[in-house]
Amino acid sequence: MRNFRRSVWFSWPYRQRLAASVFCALVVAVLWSVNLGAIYPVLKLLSSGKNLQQWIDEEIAEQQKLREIDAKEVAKLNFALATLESRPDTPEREKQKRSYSADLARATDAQDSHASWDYRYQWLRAKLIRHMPTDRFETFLWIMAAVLVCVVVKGVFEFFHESLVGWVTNRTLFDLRNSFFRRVVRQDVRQLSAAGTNDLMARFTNDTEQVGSGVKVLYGRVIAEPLKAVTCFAAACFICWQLTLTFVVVVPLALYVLMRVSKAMRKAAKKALQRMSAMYKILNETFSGIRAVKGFTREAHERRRFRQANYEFYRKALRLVNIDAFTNPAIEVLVVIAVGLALGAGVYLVVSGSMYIGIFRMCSQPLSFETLLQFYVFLAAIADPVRKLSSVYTKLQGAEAASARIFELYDREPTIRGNADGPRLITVKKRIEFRHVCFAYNPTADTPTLDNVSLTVKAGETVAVVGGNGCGKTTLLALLPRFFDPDSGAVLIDGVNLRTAHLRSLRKLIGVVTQDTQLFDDTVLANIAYGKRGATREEVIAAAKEARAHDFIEKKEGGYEALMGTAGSNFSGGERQKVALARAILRNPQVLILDEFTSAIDMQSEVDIHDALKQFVKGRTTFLITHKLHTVPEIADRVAMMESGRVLDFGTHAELLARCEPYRRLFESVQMWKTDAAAPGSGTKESAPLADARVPFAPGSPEGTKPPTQRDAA
Ligand SMILES: Nc1ncnc2c1ncn2[C@@H]1O[C@H](COP(=O)(O)OP(=O)(O)OP(=O)(O)O)[C@@H](O)[C@H]1O
Repeated sequence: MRNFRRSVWFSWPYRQRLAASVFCALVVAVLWSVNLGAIYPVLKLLSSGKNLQQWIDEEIAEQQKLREIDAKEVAKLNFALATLESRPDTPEREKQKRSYSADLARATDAQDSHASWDYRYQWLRAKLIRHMPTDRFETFLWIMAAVLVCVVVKGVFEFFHESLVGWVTNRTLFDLRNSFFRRVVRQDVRQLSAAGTNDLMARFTNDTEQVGSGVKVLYGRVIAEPLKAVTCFAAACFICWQLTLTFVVVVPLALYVLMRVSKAMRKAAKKALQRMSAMYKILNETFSGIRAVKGFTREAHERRRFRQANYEFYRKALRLVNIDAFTNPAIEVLVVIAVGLALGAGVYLVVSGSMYIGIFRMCSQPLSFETLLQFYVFLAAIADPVRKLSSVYTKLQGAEAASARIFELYDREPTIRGNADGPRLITVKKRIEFRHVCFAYNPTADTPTLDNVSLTVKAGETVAVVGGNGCGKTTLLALLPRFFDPDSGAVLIDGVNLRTAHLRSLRKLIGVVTQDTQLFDDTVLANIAYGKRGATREEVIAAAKEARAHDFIEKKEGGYEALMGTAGSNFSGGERQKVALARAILRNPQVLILDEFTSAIDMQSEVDIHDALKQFVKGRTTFLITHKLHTVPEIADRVAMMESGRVLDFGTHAELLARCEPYRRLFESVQMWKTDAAAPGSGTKESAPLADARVPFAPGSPEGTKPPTQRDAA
């Protein structure tokens, strides 16, 4: 239960409310046993034919009579012992002395007990029965009225108990979720992608819910039920503690059963939670990729996948149910054995009229039938909370399993540290350098994702990073904002190793626009303003204009207040990319990383955006990952050609065309495709990158042969 204890620890700030809830539970428990105790006077009224005053007077007289008998017995035994003392010291005398001493102890005991009962009855008469009516039926009505008042008061305290427990539980969950989120969001991209979104979601929702039910049960039933059992136990002890002890004999056996059950329960709960996570995964994949599912008519496949996952969960859940179902009867059998033992002993005492079972003295006076019945009621009342507690155990085990899953992630320390005391990066003055960088997503893989990459980019330069799919372009640039750290080698800005730099200052330097736009289900305004804390509406609009997004936003119903939908789903792919670009522009970063950011943008907009970008990238160091090689000569000062995780060549477009065979091939393949696409009847579409008449750069044109940009020429 170590993990669940940690979850419970989140309630510590609310201990005062918790203490108040315990107090309420205590009042409820006391009133509960008081109500049960009303059975005894009612039975007495019915069976004895006397009113309560007569009954108590008789009881007091009886106790006093017994005390007198005991006193005489004690005096007699004392005298006998004194007489023995005067006799010669023989073994016979010693034997008799021992026997008299034992009798004397018993008689003194009985005398004390009768004195105590005498005192209790006197107290009861003075405090309570004196005020009761003498008529028997009226007395019964009084008792019923008192029970009713107790029930109402108990109900009020029950309400406060439940309400306080609910408050503390939800507050605990609130703090746990916040703290969990804070810890998880600090973790590295690598750690988070290893965990997977669906699993994270399951841990934040289903698992915290499970912890919540555990916490609720702990502060609710685990406190209230034992308190009820304890008050009834105390009442049963008050009647006859020796008989009550026979009831307790079964406790070690019950504990053993609970221990075994708990172990099985914990295991089963963990497995059920894992299956639930798997189900979340399928749900998320299916509904977030619903177009693919429907487009490829894979509904049946998804249905089968879901059914399988659902079945696995159902099996694990069934196991949980079975263990749970076993606990209740097992505990009930044990409780019945315990009650049976105590009751059997009690019945023997009533039937035989004796106070002994064998050599054991079980009570200080013979048990009456009414007393035994009241005793039984209290025992049954202990059994009820115990039975309820058995199901609590399964909930707590579920909460332990869920807590274990939560703290497994919670405790994971980020490998990429914030370096609060590291050098702050305010600007890029000289250069950004990748120095012998090696990196692998999978450390055991034969070939690393990045293999000894060295690249030095001057401040203010625009560098296009090109190469085939999967050659490591995105990975290389992900090292810059430290989404990952290189396994060996270093990335440096103006000679400062990024591993040692102040992380937040580094990330504030950088603006990233990716193909996967990563927008939020909020207004357009909020999505763009996400790029800069405290951005004004005017700044947002200016950034949108620069990203060529203003016009379509204005046309949209609601304008800047229009909702983007989940992941920007209310907007087209190109519109999303423009909003993402506006967000990066608003950030006004020193270093701009554009990762295929125009992949979904139409040719006209692309041309416009490139025009705008030419202005925007001035004075910034820009990395541009693109497969649209025709844009390279126009925007980029230099080109890094990558292949299989290595930088094959680095230079101007013209230099690479002249000396880098793979680059030339790649470039020419784009030109060939462009020529085909432009041919009459080729079914040219606007989305084809080279089909538009306003291609920024076309080979064969005068621009194709001259150095592509002014900066390059410079
Ligand atoms: N999270 C990841 N876990 C494991 N492998 C990954 C991960 N991300 C990328 N890879 C692998 O690393 C290699 C480089 O990926 P990267 O995304 O950097 O390529 P890229 O050059 O940007 O490709 P593309 O042009 O297709 O976007 C690929 O082989 C890819 O499969």
